[in-house]
Order: sequence, then structure tokens, then C-alpha cells
Amino acid sequence: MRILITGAAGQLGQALLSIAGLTQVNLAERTVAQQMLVALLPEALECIETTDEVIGVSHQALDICDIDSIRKAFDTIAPDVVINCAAYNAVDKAEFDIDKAMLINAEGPKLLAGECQRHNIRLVHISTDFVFDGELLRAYTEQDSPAPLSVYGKSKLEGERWVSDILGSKATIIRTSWLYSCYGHNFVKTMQSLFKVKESLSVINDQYGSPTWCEALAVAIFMLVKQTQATILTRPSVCEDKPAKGLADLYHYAASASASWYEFACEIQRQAGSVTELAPSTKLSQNKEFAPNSADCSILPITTKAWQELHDNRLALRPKQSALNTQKLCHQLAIEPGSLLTATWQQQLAAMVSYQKVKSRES
Ligand SMILES: NC(=O)C1=CN([C@@H]2O[C@H](COP(=O)(O)OP(=O)(O)OC[C@H]3O[C@@H](n4cnc5c(N)ncnc54)[C@H](OP(=O)(O)O)[C@@H]3O)[C@@H](O)[C@H]2O)C=CC1
Ligand SMILES: Cc1cn([C@H]2C[C@H](O)[C@@H](COP(=O)(O)OP(=O)(O)O[C@H]3O[C@@H](C)C(=O)[C@@H](O)[C@H]3O)O2)c(=O)[nH]c1=O
Repeated sequence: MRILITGAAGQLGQALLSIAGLTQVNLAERTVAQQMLVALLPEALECIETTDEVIGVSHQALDICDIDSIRKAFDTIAPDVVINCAAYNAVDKAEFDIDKAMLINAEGPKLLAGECQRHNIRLVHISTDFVFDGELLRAYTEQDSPAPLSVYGKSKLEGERWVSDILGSKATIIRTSWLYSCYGHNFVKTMQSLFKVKESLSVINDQYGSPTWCEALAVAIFMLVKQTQATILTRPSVCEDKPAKGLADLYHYAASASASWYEFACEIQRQAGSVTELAPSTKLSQNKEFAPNSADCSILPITTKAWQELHDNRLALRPKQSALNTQKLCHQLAIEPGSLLTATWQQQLAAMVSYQKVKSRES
């Protein structure tokens, strides 16, 4: 099976490639980081066959908003499955850059879906918890109605709808949340850097979600791909002009339990050393010198309203609570109890931090 990954230079794309890379090397040739990844996520070795080819293509090589670029890549690679990781993810910027967000998050997936339909192949499309408004007091299931608050959320929902309309049950849509990894830009890496140079940080304490490690999501994606492709015995390779049947398969995947950004930040600091939490009323020291190590940075809880005011109320609205219910996917994949795939966000964070340490020693 040939799997094409779009937006492969992004953090999820790189995580998918790192998981795929595990089956490309012999046991004896695995790096320490790769050995650790296998120990943390043993499912990684079964979700990809050694005969599978996983081809990651960066934005430069494949622009999902350009049909010629898509067709060229499909002609060269001849994929059996496409995993779309390309996206416009700058949530605040999107409020002022609506056309670009819509182009990349809605029009691009529409073009990709059209081409997958022409080649009669499956598209796995990644979406977000930000399609919800956050008013529910429980984790969101696949049956709950989306009602995005931000341009980013709206553009992602529009992308989901195009993919489902064009491909029907030949599409898989996976919504996930609060992604982090060793790669690219994400909240964990931002906090780790800020802890080293800031004496104190204010972090939002009234938005809740489930922080999710990209590597765990990557394994879940490959497991799902393997399972869905196994049910396809033969498929015509010619272009089909038939309308799509049914709706896309929709799944939620995230680590279990939820946290506020503030709680997440405290845990990131705790896992990097010992934590220093201050009550909201605690006065900050006037010492402007940079904190010499992560544990010296004080983390202050702040409301979304206060955070908005600090940013002249120009930030996107975000859901107050966007934890995702993952029962459908966990049942579908028959994930073993005790697997890191269904672990809490704290356990996944601990795994990422250990992996990050080993990886940074290797580079
Ligand atoms: N990050 C998060 O917290 C979450 C992300 N998601 C979703 O997960 C998916 C992966 O996100 P993540 O890996 O974090 O995102 P990243 O921003 O790390 O990666 C996105 C990649 O898409 C590329 N890209 C942008 N425009 C195009 C285009 N027109 N054609 C091809 N590639 C393009 C970017 O390249 P370049 O930088 O060159 O523009 C970048 O490499 C996305 O669908 C996102 O919406 C869902 C929930 C949470
Ligand atoms: C840096 C910083 C951020 N924050 C807040 C702002 C923001 O609400 C929150 C997280 O900031 P970020 O910019 O990392 O991420 P944000 O754009 O809110 O994250 C979202 O991204 C998109 C792509 C998704 O799909 C979502 O699932 C979610 O991960 O933390 C603080 O409160 N203090 C700080 O010092």
C-alpha cells in the first residue's frame, strides 16, 4: 500500500513519518529514540507493513490548493490512500486572514477529495475540536452538532463537509485536539522555551481540552488506515464519475481526561523539574532578570476575558470546553487496556518529554 501524506513537514506529518520509519529499519539498526518509541507505542510496529510505502510531501512539493500540483503528485506517487495534514492553523491570525484560512482548510480539502474520488481512493482528513462551541458539559461525541466560534473552526468544518460530500464513505475524518510533539510549533514547546526566559507567565485557566501527543494520534491514524484498507479487496483503478455514497466515517481521537491551558502549563513545568504555582492574587516580584531555569518561572492563572483584554480583544473566540469522546475509535480499533493510545494527557505528555530528551541527545 502506498500512503501519501500532504503537509508532511508539519508536526503531525513528521510524527506520521517517524512512526512509519520504525518499520523501515531492522531491530538492530534502530536508534535509541526509535527503540523508545516502540516501547511507548508497541502498536506502531503492527500498524504499518514492511511492504507499505509512506511518502510524505511538503507544502513546497504539493500545494493542496493547486489542482495541477495535486494531479502531478498523484501521477508520480499513485497513492492508495491520502492522509491530509495540510492546514492553516494560526487560529488568531485566521480572524483577519479569512480568505487564506478558507482556501487552505476548505478549498484545498475539496480539491484533494475530488482527486481521490477520481482515482477511487480513500482520503483521511484531519480536523479539530474547534468545530464545537464548547457549551457542552461533557466530552463531545461524533453525533454532537458542530457550531464553530472562530474563522479557523468554520474553515475546518467547511473542509470536513466538502470531504464528506465528495467522497462519502470513502473518506475518514478524524477530529483531534491540542496537538503537541517534538516538531514544529506547539504549546508544549512554547512553554518549555518561555519557562527558560520568563520570570512569570499568565496562562488561561477557563478553556478546557485534551492535550494530545502527535505520535499517539499518528499510530491511531495508521491503525485505522490498515483496518479500512483491509476491507477493500479490489477496486477499479479508473476514474469513477459516480456520486459519493453515504457520509464520511467520522472519529474523535485525543488523550483521555482534560485540562485547562494553565493546568497543562503547570504539568509541562512539573515534568521538566519542580513546579512553582502561585495563587491568582500573588504579587509578582519586580526582579526583571531572566529566570535561570524552568522551575523558577511562576505560572499565573488568567481568564480568557483578561487574556483578550491584554491583546486588545483581537483574538479568536475559542470553545470553553472541547474534550472529545473517543469511545467510537477505541472500540473500532480494539485498543488494548493500558495502551498509551488511551492514556491520560499527563501520561502522553510524560512519554513525549522522555522521547524529546532522547531525540535531542541524538541530534
Ligand atoms: N496543531 C493543533 O493543535 C491541532 C491541529 N489539528 C489539525 O491537525 C492537522 C495537522 O496539524 P499540525 O501538524 O499541527 O499543523 P502544522 O501547522 O504543524 O502543519 C501544517 C502543514 O501544512 C502545510 N500547508 C499549509 N498550506 C498548505 C497547502 N496549501 N498545501 C500543502 N501544505 C500546506 C504547512 O506548510 P507551511 O508551513 O509551509 O505553510 C505545514 O507544513 C491539521 O489539519 C490541523 O487543523 C487539529 C487539532 C489540533
Ligand atoms: C503563549 C501563551 C498562550 N496562552 C493561551 C492562548 C491560547 O488560548 C492557548 C493555546 O495557545 P496556542 O496558540 O498554542 O493554541 P490554540 O490556537 O488555542 O490551540 C488550538 O490550535 C488549533 C490549531 C486547534 O485545532 C486546537 O485543537 C488547539 O490546539 O494558550 C496563554 O494563556 N498564555 C501564554 O503565555
